[in-house]
Amino acid sequence: MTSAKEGPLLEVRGIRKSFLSGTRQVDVLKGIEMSVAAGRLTMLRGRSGSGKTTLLNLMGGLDRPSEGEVLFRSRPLHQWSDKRLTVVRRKEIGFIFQAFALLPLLTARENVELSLRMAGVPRTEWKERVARCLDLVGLTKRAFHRPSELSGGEQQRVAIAKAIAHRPLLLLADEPTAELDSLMAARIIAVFREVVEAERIAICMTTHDSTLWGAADVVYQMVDGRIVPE
Ligand SMILES: Nc1ncnc2c1ncn2[C@@H]1O[C@H](COP(=O)(O)OP(=O)(O)OP(=O)(O)O)[C@@H](O)[C@H]1O
Repeated sequence: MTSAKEGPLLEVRGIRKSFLSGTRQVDVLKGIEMSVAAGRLTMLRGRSGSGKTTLLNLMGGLDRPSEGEVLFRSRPLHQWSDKRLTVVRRKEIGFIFQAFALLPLLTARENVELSLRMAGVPRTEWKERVARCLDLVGLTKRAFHRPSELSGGEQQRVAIAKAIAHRPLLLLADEPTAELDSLMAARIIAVFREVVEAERIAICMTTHDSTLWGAADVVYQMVDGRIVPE
């Protein structure tokens, strides 16, 4: 659990982000303040183009802000070198994107194993951890299937297992249910709740699906590059 003393896992302070589109400057994020608490499910809601993906990318160090700070465990992630960010992303932050990031030639269990290998987890721990993660997402019976032999929802659940296998502190998910039907979307969110509660991993996800917001511990609403009250 996060105590007040511990502070938030991730803090976004006064973030602005602008892009150059030809000669024109586009201001996408216009002063964002938000935080993600350890072991909580946080959702960013907002219309297409409101800046959710841009913000999530900054939170994971995939891009840098034009102004402001991103503090990960009270440390300035936005100032770190690419090399340091790569290490942090391999070990402490997991990602799930809309397009399922699975390697097509590997089975579900091999895909999950890969993130343990990348994070430098000792080989002796792989078998148990892979089994635990596939069990958590309800796919023990599909362990030896390749992605092409799985449904979209099943592939997304393997992607979740892969993203949490190395026990990151934070999981960032960009529209993880966008390509799924409503039943499967609800199932993915149930898996997220299980991950938050059983593994104490913080999850921050974007979604414009109003049926999912009720499952969050905290919801931030984004409108045109700003966070506005619910
Ligand atoms: N690299 C870039 N260069 C120029 N403009 C960009 C760039 N990245 C994003 N934008 C613009 O920033 C705005 C916000 O994009 P973003 O993808 O963050 O929105 P979003 O809320 O995630 O939308 P969606 O729900 O459709 O994914 C859009 O108008 C987009 O065109």
